Amino acid sequence: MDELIAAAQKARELAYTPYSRFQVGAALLTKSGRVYTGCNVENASYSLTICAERTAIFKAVSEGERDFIALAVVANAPEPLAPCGACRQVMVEFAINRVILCNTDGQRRELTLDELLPYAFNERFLIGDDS
Ligand SMILES: O=c1ccn([C@H]2C[C@H](O)[C@@H](CO)O2)c(=O)[nH]1
Ligand SMILES: [Zn+2]
Repeated sequence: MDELIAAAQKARELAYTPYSRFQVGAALLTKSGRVYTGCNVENASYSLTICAERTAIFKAVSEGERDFIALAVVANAPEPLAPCGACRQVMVEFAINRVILCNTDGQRRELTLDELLPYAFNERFLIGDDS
């Protein structure tokens, strides 16, 4: 896990954050043993910004990965970062059950997906289309 956190720290340096100046890095470990990293990428049209977590997850999925072990996230914050709701929902989609949240001071908090997003919406609810 130390290696995964180090990869997230390194990815953070690539964050494109001219608007918020808040840099976030993420690193996702697959069951196949590969690590996919991500950073946040902002846009002048602010809402188009993508978080570091989703960058890493979408990079991995778009390379054919579906099975994940853990995601590490690092930011310069007063306490370990709390991922946004959108990223939590995407973590649920791919059952990323081990999430290690860190800050640049070395504080860590490890949470399960159920702790991060209890009573989550998932594919089990999609039983019919009412047509
Ligand atoms: O978990 C988080 C929270 C925020 N951000 C980014 C989005 C935006 O670029 C900046 C400020 O919200 O931080 C992430 O990448 N991950
Ligand atoms: Zn997010």
